[in-house]
Amino acid sequence: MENDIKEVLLTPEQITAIAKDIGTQISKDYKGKNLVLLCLLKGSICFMAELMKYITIPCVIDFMAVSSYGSGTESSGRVNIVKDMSTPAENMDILIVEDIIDSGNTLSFMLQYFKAKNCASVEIATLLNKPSRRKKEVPVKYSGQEIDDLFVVGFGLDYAEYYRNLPYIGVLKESVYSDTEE
Ligand SMILES: O=P(O)(O)OC[C@H]1O[C@H](OP(=O)(O)OP(=O)(O)O)[C@H](O)[C@@H]1O
Ligand SMILES: Nc1nc2[nH]cnc2c(=O)[nH]1
Repeated sequence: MENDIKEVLLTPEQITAIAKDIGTQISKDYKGKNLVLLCLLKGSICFMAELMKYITIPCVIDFMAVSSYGSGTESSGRVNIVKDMSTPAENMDILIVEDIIDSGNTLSFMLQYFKAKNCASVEIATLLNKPSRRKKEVPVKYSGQEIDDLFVVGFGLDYAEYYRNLPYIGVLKESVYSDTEE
């Protein structure tokens, strides 16, 4: 698995520092609010687990699964809900926890989805952000690290469902996926 990685972009220590910064900010911004940390499965599980350790105010956690990538490296543009959250969203301050924003298709769909739900607020926290790839603009309240147009894996992020268990964010060698994609 390690042999398929061209470069480490974020070490475990750098990821922890980002989670601490964002967690501290969230703890200030959401004091006295009805915070729901909403983890978008599957990619965000590691960032969610790291981030919540540094949130010092009461909150509930929940999970949704949406998917638009199939098994490759390009978004299909069609977002499907695979699993909905179980907490009623009405009057809650929803903070969507994301691993990466690329085209913006996933989060644009999520914001649209919550428009009809009468939430108190809906915001986004992401570990990684690829602004150069954006097709749909989304407002990002907390952004960890901006990265170039590279396909990254690890710390929850996959290629064809593998590599999620790497403890760091790394760039996948092109040779790993160029043979299988057009
Ligand atoms: O901005 P976008 O172009 O929409 O890309 C970002 C989304 O793509 C990945 O999810 P994916 O659909 O691959 O599912 P996963 O989290 O289960 O890996 C990632 O976890 C983000 O949710
Ligand atoms: N694993 C992974 N999933 C993504 N979804 C959107 N961009 C990426 C990326 O760079 N890596």
